[in-house]
Amino acid sequence: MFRFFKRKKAKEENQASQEAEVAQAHEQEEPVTTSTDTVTAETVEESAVAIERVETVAPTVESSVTPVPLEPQPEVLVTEVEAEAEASSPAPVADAEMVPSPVVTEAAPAKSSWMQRLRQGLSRTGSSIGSLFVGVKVDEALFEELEMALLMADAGIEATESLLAKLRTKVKQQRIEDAAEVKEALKALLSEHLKPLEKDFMLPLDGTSVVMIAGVNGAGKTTSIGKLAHHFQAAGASVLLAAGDTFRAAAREQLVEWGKRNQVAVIAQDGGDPAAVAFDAVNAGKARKANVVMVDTAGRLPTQLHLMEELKKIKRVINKADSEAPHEVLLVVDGNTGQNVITQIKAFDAALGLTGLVVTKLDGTAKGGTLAAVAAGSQGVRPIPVYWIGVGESLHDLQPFSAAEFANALLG
Ligand SMILES: Nc1nc2c(ncn2[C@@H]2O[C@H](COP(=O)(O)OP(=O)(O)OP(=O)(O)O)[C@@H](O)[C@H]2O)c(=O)[nH]1
Repeated sequence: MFRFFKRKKAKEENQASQEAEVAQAHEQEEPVTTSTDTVTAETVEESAVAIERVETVAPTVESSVTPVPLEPQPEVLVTEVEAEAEASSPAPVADAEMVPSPVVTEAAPAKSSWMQRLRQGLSRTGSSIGSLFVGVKVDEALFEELEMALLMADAGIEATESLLAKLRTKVKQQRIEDAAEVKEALKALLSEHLKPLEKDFMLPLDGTSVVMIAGVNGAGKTTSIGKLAHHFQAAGASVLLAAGDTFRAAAREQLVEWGKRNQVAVIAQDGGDPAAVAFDAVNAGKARKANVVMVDTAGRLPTQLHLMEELKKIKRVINKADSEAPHEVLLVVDGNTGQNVITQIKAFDAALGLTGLVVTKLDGTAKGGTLAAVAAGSQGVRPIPVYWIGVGESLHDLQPFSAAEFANALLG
């Protein structure tokens, strides 16, 4: 799950690594010359005031309302941005909509149900690995089959070789002769191998944590933000969302819809500069003392260099609004992508200095071994923590990553 922490302590703990990450990202940036980056305190004031003004006209929702009233829905207002505003952004989001935030009272499903989904999804990988252990002798042929199966599951050469070397040693040392025991031994080794990717997501008790979310098109960014908003809010954190995908109206509407569903505020503009939306959202979040502001961004390929530059700019502008933000930069990757995930992580990490991953769509993948490749630092990738995994499309289908559970589900 995630844990709250006192900002001061976290600052001390994380300051060095955050500075290094930001410095790393900034090293690659051009000097800031656009007017977008010249933000005045006046703009900040206007932003906060504008939000307060809209908030007063939003429908009042009583705290801990059960069930959440669905009709009539609070109207979502999206700012009309004039052409020239785009050139001189960030402009304050004057008509950003505000939706009150009672806790969603949807009951969480039992843990077994999402584990089942994970198992079912990964069984596409697992059935090919798990079935190898049925009715066979423990001999060289088994290790060769295992090697092939791990490579086919996109575990990568480094992880495959390392895991099998350790497995051979263990089998020899412990004189294991039963194939089912070899499977258990491999599970334990895989769990240990994935352990460095397991990390709790931390939210401050005081102050506002800004989380920037990036990824290629269709990876599941917006859906994951919606699910995270639900998780955070259910745990008592106040949430604000920024619809930073200003290119696709549908993407913005999708986030607004998630906002309505979770009853959280969404800052959105109709077109314009995504950095401006992010800037306004950070200021609004601070003004409202939100625990977390999540900034969605448009999907892009790492090869679209101008769009990668735009991401860097969004991060810089967020940092103008709060010199310690973004506190987290998450990359959302589609678990079906296989080895290409490595390429994505490397490119987005180089551009942004990632702090964590969200791996989606593990409910239907044959590429479940990819995380082993990430943990092994395959192709020079940094083993970035996996905070969450997505195992379906509903609100509860985003779960914290557990190395042991993942290894269990993968090997059946
Ligand atoms: N099965 C499954 N589907 C998912 C999961 N996460 C997201 N999806 C689906 O993936 C599709 C794309 O999700 P989005 O959240 O729109 O992806 P995005 O990255 O925001 O997309 P762009 O804005 O186009 O870049 C949607 O149909 C989601 O319902 C998951 O964990 N499992």
